[in-house]
Amino acid sequence: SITVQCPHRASYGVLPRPCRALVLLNPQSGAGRALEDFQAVVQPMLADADITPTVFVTERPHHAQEKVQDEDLSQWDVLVVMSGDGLLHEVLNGLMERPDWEQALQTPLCILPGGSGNALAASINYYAGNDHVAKKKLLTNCTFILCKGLHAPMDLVSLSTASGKRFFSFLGFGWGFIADVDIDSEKYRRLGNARFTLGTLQCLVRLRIYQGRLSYLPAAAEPGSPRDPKTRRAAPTAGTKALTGDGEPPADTLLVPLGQPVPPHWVVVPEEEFVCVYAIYQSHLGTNLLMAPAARLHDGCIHLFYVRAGISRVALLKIFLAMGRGTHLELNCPHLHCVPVRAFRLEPRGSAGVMTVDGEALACEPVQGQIHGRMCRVVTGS
Ligand SMILES: Nc1ncnc2c1ncn2[C@@H]1O[C@H](COP(=O)(O)OP(=O)(O)OP(=O)(O)O)[C@@H](O)[C@H]1O
Repeated sequence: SITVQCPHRASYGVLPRPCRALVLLNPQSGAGRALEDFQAVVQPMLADADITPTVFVTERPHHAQEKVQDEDLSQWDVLVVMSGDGLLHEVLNGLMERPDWEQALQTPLCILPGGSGNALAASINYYAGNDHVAKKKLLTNCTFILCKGLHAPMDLVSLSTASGKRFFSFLGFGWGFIADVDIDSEKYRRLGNARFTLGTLQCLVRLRIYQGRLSYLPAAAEPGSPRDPKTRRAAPTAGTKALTGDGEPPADTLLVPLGQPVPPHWVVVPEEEFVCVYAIYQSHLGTNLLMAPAARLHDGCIHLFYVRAGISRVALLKIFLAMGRGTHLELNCPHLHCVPVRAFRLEPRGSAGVMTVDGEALACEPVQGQIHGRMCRVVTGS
């Protein structure tokens, strides 16, 4: 694979031809048509592009994770995930469990939308400058992007919980309204993306308030940040790769243990009642939700959104409707906040409710996370 260093330090590469692709496919994802869609839409396009797929059909949760944990990756030029975001989350965390994770993460990953939550696929389609599309058209666009074969670095976020769990996440962490919609609507998975519309309406009816403390390290305030004009020429930021080189997972250099107070240069949100907290690192929260229009694959930022309690149902509905076009921030709703950050901590009061990582459920407990810039590679159109 050819890699080109470009002026702003993002190294782009191109998949070799012929290209050997391992396709991890969840036949149960979304409306349950991933395998048929792969055969009908993807396979003919890959054949024309000299990409040879080997399909691994997952049979159960964690199957893909186990597969990539001890796979000989030298056999593959790209790992393709044809599913929702949940399967890519598994693949990523499987790769991170390998002693050679640094090397393993250099194998480009590619997402082809086959699930009901296809946020990364929608984000990549948006970064490529394509029109907003869904379903088969989104699949065709993403397959075309794979056929072209350009790959670029992507940021990941390391999340740690009070009970000692650690995850690597490529999309987002949520608590409150959006997390509830995501998990409550799983039973409507067969509806595809429409499950989120139905779930949103249901959660609006019984709007709940979530209590807890939210703290963050603003992107602009971090010493050495490229956004900090005083330190523009400083050494690489603490939020970028903290590589160990010894097989140990990367260290979270911006975080202090959850039992200790956050460092003094962090911001602690004064209000402690929220409708929703969502930390997103890509543009799209779902196919039809452009939550962070400014986000890019490797912008080094977590886009932290939170909605304070006190918002009316109508105002919240307006935010979600505007998010379809990414114009929700233009509503200037006083309850909606958006801050670019490098790290955050959320300490919920009590353990009721649910949290999500890349759309997958997590028990509610104190969590903190930080960005790790350009840690893996994904196939992208721009
Ligand atoms: N054969 C299988 N049967 C059931 N579950 C599976 C199978 N293969 C993988 N899974 C699990 O299904 C979960 C959801 O898959 P995925 O996210 O890819 O699809 P989805 O329909 O978009 O669902 P969601 O949006 O709820 O995450 C994955 O986390 C994975 O653990």
